[in-house]
Amino acid sequence: MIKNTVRKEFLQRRMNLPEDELQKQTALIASNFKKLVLPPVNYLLSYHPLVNRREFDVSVCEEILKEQNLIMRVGWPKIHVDLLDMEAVLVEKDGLFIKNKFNILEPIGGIVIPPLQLDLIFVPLLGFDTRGYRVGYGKGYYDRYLAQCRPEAIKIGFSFFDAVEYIEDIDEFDVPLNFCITPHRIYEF
Ligand SMILES: Nc1nc2c(c(=O)[nH]1)N(C=O)[C@@H](CNc1ccc(C(=O)N[C@@H](CCC(=O)O)C(=O)O)cc1)CN2
Ligand SMILES: Nc1ncnc2c1ncn2[C@@H]1O[C@H](COP(=O)(O)OP(=O)(O)OP(=O)(O)O)[C@@H](O)[C@H]1O
Repeated sequence: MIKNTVRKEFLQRRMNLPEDELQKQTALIASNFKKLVLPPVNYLLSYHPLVNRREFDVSVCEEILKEQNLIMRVGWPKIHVDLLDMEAVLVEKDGLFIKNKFNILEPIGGIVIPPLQLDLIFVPLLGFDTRGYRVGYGKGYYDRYLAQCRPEAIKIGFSFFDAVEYIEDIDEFDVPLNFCITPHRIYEF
């Protein structure tokens, strides 16, 4: 399958999930996430879900990680649309967020976490394959960002659906995931 087909098909499948089904699948993904044994995490890059695209809400998984890592700090993506660039911004408790042009909550102010400091990254996706390659919205924000992170940083995706066998048009910039959590299984790549 090629990226564009995966993008269209998986967005469509997600948009067609009834609300109660989405809630049920979200709970199953969170309970699978809880089973993961991960090394200590000091810095996590999380994300606020794109609600109108029915993205998986990572907040429960973030809470699970916080229980396991008492001093963990959390950064949020902030994008620069014209540069196709992204940063991880650390926000004070009760810090302010504002919706960007894609309707995603982004921090206002805050301190930038250098990409090399991140231990764990929750990576948004539309679909993924059995090798851990993923497809996003096609702008390459995450691929550009992940290239600046330590290769050892753990990259985790979440999906309501299983992997496609093989995404054909992978290029040298695509960074594979280490794990993808679905309602029925944990993929480790
Ligand atoms: N929750 C979340 N945060 C994220 C991402 C994500 O995928 N999910 N991103 C991951 O990269 C970055 C934002 N990237 C995005 C890229 C394109 C579109 C999008 O909807 N594009 C429309 C065109 C909209 C327009 O140009 O006005 C489209 O493709 O139809 C949204 C987000 C950073 N933060
Ligand atoms: N590190 C990079 N340097 C330069 N160009 C890049 C880099 N990473 C990705 N790109 C380019 O960005 C474009 C979009 O990439 P791709 O289709 O893989 O996006 P995506 O993974 O769906 O999006 P996202 O990463 O935003 O979720 C491609 O043309 C790709 O070659």
